[in-house]
Amino acid sequence: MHAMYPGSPRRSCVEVRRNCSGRVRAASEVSPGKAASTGGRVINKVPVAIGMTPQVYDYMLEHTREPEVLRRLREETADVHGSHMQITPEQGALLGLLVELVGAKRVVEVGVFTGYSSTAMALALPADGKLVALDRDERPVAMAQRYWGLAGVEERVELRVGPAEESLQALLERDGPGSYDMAFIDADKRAYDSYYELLLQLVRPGGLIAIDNVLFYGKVADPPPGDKAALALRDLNAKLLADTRISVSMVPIGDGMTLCRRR
Ligand SMILES: C[S@@+](CC[C@H](N)C(=O)[O-])C[C@H]1O[C@@H](n2cnc3c(N)ncnc32)[C@H](O)[C@@H]1O
Repeated sequence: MHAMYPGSPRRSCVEVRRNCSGRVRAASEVSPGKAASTGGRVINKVPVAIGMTPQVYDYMLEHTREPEVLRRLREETADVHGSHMQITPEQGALLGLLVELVGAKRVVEVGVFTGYSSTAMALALPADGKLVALDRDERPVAMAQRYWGLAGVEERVELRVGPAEESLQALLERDGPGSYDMAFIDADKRAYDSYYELLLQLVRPGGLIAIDNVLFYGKVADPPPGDKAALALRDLNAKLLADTRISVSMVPIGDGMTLCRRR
């Protein structure tokens, strides 16, 4: 059963700020030191990857459907180490919509953390849909499992704990090429290209691969020397631009999300 959307969150930018990766976090947690590393604007001392005023972001949050269970998950995650890694509410809404648009029944996620994106996508799946959730860290994933239960989607989610590359290889062997409709990559940045190549095999023609953090604090435009993650994402962005195996669009939402439709 799909969860009800209770209406939009009404949270002010005074309470909810976006860090430079576009994640929502409490204002008190925002480190002001990253301003120089973004190519974007600084709003209320918060470096934001895309040009966005506090008023406009407030307005967007107020017009973003966030199910109650996801709001609770976001608030609980705010106290977890690494909370900045969570996707934003508007990204969750987009991922859910994409599941519906693709007509996805089988989805793979690389990078679960406490479960915001997996829950958002699982809620949008049909009752017989399946989301395979990959992460190597059991601790945050325990919270994700709890929220899959609270959201009533636990039967739609298969968790595989371990290095994602190995898990993707195992899925290829078990399920075969073209056996998934959609994938979301949100894990260790330097391995994104490997995940992308494996997912291009796993996802069917016409299927979708969404890739998070493609703007990476704005650093992809001018990677600081030695920032291997920024350089890896910059290389991946260049590769995707020229990759004739996909149709592609880089969407300035959150920390940047590229949508790749396999041709
Ligand atoms: C950015 S967080 C995911 C955030 C999540 N999508 C959300 O909405 O909250 C990245 C996750 O990737 C996981 N991760 C990092 N490297 C990994 C690897 N090599 N294999 C599997 N998971 C990995 C981390 O444990 C972490 O939970």
